Amino acid sequence: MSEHLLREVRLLGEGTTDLLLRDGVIAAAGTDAAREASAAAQRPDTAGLVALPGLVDLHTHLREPGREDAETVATGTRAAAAGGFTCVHAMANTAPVADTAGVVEQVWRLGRQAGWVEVRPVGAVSVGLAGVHLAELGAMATSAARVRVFSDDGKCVHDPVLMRRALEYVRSVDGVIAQHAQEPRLTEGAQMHEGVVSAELGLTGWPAVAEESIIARDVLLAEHVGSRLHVCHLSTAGSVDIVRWAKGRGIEVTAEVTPHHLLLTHEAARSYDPRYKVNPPLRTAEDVEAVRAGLADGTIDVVATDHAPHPVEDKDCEWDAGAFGMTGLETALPVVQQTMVETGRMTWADVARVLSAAPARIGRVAGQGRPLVVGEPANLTLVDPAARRPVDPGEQLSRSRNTPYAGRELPGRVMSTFHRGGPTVLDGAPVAREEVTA
Ligand SMILES: NC(=O)N[C@@H](CC(=O)O)C(=O)O
Repeated sequence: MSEHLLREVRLLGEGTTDLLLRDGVIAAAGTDAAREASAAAQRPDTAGLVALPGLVDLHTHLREPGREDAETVATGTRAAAAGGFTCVHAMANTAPVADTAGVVEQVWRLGRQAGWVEVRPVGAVSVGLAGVHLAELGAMATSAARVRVFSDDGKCVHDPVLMRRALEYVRSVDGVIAQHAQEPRLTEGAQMHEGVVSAELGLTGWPAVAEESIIARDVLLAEHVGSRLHVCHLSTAGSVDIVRWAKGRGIEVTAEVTPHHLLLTHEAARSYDPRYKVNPPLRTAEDVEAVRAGLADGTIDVVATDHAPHPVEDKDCEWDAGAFGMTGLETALPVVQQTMVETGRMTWADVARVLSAAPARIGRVAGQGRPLVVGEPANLTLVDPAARRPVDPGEQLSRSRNTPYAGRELPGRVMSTFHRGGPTVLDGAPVAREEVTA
C-alpha cells in the first residue's frame, strides 16, 4: 500500500499541518505525521497547498455506454481526478439509458476498473427517459451500484403523477429525485435565455418561468408526500427565491448551481459560438448575482458541474444546430475560486461544503466529503490557489473540448488528488492507473 507524507498543507486554507496517508486512510496529522512516516513514504512538494476533502460531483455526463466518441467512463473520470474530484455521479441519459440494474452495474464496474474516482451511477426515473412509466428504481437501488440519486436529466419529469409516484417510491430506499426543471411546452424550440439578447439575436427564448414553475410544483409535491427533492442546475433568481421559501417551510429540498451559471451570462450568445449553448441557458447578470448570493447563504447546497462533453462536430456548427452542454470537471474549482472565494463571499471551508460534503450527503456516499482528520478515508485534493493560467482546451483530459473558458485566465490549480489513499494526480499530472492500483 502506498504511503504519502504531505508536509505543511493548509487545511481548508487555515492553519498549516502535515498529513500522513497510509493504507487508504489519514493515518496521522500534525507533528505525529512526520514521526510515524516510514522511510519508504513518498514526500511530494506540498508546502502551502490548500487541502480540501476530495470533490464530489452530483452531475456528470460520462456518456458511456453509447457515446464513447464524446467521453468514456475512463476518460471522464481521469478528467474528474485532474479537477480534484474523488467521486462523480454519472447521469442516466446514456444509450441505452441507465434505467435498469444491468446498465447501472455496468457503469459502476467500468468506474471501478478505471480506478480514478468513485463512480456512483444515477438511475433514470422513467423507462427510456420517456416520462411515462417508472423505471425499476428498487432494483437499481439494491444492485451492486447502490443507486440513491434518480434523474431523467436532459428531460424534465413533466407528468405530475409520475413525479409524485417517483418521490413516494424513493422514500423506501432513502433516495432522492434530482429534477431537470424545464416545462417542455414553454421551451419548445428554445435556443437561449428569453430576454433582450434573444430578442435582438432573433433566437427562440427559454423563459425563466419554465424552470421556476416546475420547481414551485415539485417543492409542493415533495412536501405533500414527505420526500426528498433535489433541483438540478438551478439558474434563475426566481428559482433561488422558491427554494429559499421551501426550505423556510421545512420542505426537504436541496439545489445545485453549475460553475457556468456562476460566471457567464446570456451576453455570451452574441458571439453565436455554440460553446455557450447549454441547458438551462446562460441567464442575466441579475440571475448570476442571485445564484451567487443563494450559494453563499446556503439556499443552494451544491456546486455541480453538469459536465456535458460533445464531439467537435456537434459544436463546430451554427448556433441552432449545436448541442446543448459544456465540459466542466477540470474548471469547476477555478471558477468557484474566482466567483465565490476571490469575491469574499465564501471561505475554503464553504468550498469544501458545496463541492464535497453536501453532494456526498445528498447522494448518500459513505467515505466521501468527510473532514480531513485521522481515521477518515484519504480522499482529498491539494490546490495551489496562487496559480493563474489561461484555459487551454488542448491540455484538458476530457475526450471532448467544448469548454466555454478557452483562453480565459482562471485562478487555482489542482496539484494532487488522492483517492482511497492513492495518488491519481501528483504535481499537476495524472498518475498512470497501474501506479494508482499498485
Ligand atoms: N446540460 C446540457 O446542456 N446538456 C446535457 C443534458 C441537459 O441537461 O440538457 C447533456 O447531456 O448534454
